Amino acid sequence: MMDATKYAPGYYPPKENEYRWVKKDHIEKAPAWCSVDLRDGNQALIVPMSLDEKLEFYQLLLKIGFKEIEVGFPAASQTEYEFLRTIIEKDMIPEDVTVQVLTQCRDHIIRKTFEAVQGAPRAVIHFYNSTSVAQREQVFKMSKEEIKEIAVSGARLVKQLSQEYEGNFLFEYSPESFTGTEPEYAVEVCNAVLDVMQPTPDRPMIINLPVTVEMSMPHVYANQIEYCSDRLKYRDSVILSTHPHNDRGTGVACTELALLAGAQRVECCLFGNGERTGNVDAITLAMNMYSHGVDPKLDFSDMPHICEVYERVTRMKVNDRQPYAGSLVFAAFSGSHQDAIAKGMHYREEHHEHRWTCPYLPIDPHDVGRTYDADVIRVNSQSGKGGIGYILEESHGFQLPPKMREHFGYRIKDISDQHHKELKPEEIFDVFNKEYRNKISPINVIEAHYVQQKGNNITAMVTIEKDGEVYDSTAKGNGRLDAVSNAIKLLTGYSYALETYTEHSLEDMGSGSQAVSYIGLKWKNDQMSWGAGQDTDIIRSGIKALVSAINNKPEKED
Ligand SMILES: CC(=O)SCCNC(=O)CCNC(=O)[C@H](O)C(C)(C)COP(=O)(O)OP(=O)(O)OC[C@H]1O[C@@H](n2cnc3c(N)ncnc32)[C@H](O)[C@@H]1OP(=O)(O)O
Ligand SMILES: CC(C)C(=O)C(=O)O
Repeated sequence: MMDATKYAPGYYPPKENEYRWVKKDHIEKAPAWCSVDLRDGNQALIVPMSLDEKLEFYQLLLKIGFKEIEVGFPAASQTEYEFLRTIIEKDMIPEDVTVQVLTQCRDHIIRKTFEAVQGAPRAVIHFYNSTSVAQREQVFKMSKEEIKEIAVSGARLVKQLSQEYEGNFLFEYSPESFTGTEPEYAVEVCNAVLDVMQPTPDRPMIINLPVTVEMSMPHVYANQIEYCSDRLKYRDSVILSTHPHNDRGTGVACTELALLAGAQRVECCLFGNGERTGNVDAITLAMNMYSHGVDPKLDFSDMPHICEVYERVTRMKVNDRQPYAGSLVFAAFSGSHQDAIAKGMHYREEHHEHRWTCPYLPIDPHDVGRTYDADVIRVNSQSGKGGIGYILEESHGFQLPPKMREHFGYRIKDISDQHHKELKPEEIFDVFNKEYRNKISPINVIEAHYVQQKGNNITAMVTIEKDGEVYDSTAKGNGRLDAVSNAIKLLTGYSYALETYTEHSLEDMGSGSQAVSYIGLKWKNDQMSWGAGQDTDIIRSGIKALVSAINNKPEKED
């Protein structure tokens, strides 16, 4: 049984809230990004990455453009330690990149961390201790003063060792479990640490206020950030950082509001990997900015490759619905969405639009290495004529007339429904080929000879195959197609009216220049049948379309 009385809000909103950030409606520039994939992401894996896997992931992060990377917790394991030694000793830290290492405020762990990081061209020593009410009471059983002293003595040791060890060191402090800490107390602890570290505008220090556990709605975190930002000492020498987790599923919202409220830096992981429900997703954050026209300064243009490396080295899965990256996030199965997307794409082409305004697609899938054919319009029993017609046009160049699109659309939906499966573009094309295009059974026109007569009349002498037998039939018409049609009617006794005829050329589809015709015939009871013909000759393509439409005649229409 669930029992909500067991719970109460465990967070601490600031006593004074300014709410200045509410008046901003978008993020104006990218924050400083710090990937914590190799540390927080790694510590959340069932099997942490091996040295080689970490090295591959590190290279991927560099390629994406991260300039700050928390590469590990060197005191945690030999692999973590060796990773650091490898990238330092093999000179694998590019000049514009700063690596970061995490350590608890505990003497032996800080010392081990400096051993691992010595000689680094640029490294942030990130030290932390938990400051939350729950941890003070339950884990450390210490007073506020004693907990502050852990932070201050940790800071003193970090400062001292940074002078003793070779390397270029910068600093970060986190009051871990900040979201369970009274903000007034968190400011007090951070200011005490800042007093030890004495940052300057030239050598600023990072103060990171983590959402270690997401406990509140995002606006509460934004108020906490605004409150602390206003009260931290050395503010012009402090880079205010966030490190949101996603326990309530609102990590991205927390981060975005925190950025409005004064945060300057974000610690995050690809695909929201990380402890429990994960760290905030770097990709969603960056691409959200991108979709508002802000350059995120991270490059996700080869998302399929990023997904592949991530899944392989972490043994995690990218969810099909993962924003901007999942296999289904640009997919439209339902008819009205497909129709709007297909029309939106045509509108873009016709209007030479630069700005992306296509309905239902927040960004252009091409921007993240996805294709329209394979990823956008996907066909099942929920689909409609607009999308199905669009696929046939995009994949093979056939521009069906509107009523034929509808007919074909219903046929495809039925097949998908019956077989209970998605139909891929090639399967859709197969149905078009078998059932509509150049269909030569039970009737086929084998030969046709024409005589032009006075008054623009044409006589067609046609050799027709019907149910395996060959016949000759001659008839007049007001054009060649009409004359052939009349010859067929004469032979078969069929009664129909030619209701629709359209044609276009089919180029650049690997078949040379071809003509395609589409014919819709109206039978008794107003029933329609459709056919398409393709040939190098426009007249023959029309006759093939006619024959295909006749071969698709509704049942009981003899
Ligand atoms: C929110 C975060 O993600 S924070 C980062 C968390 N990441 C990790 O912990 C991964 C790496 N950690 C590890 O490999 C290990 O925990 C180590 C190597 C750091 C430490 O290992 P151990 O000392 O064996 O164990 P453990 O972490 O359980 O230590 C718990 C002890 O440290 C104490 N402790 C924890 N943090 C601190 C601190 N900042 N200052 C002083 N003591 C601390 C605990 O109170 C506890 O004390 P006790 O032994 O008196 O009960
Ligand atoms: C060490 C800190 C920043 C952390 O990982 C967290 O609070 O989640």
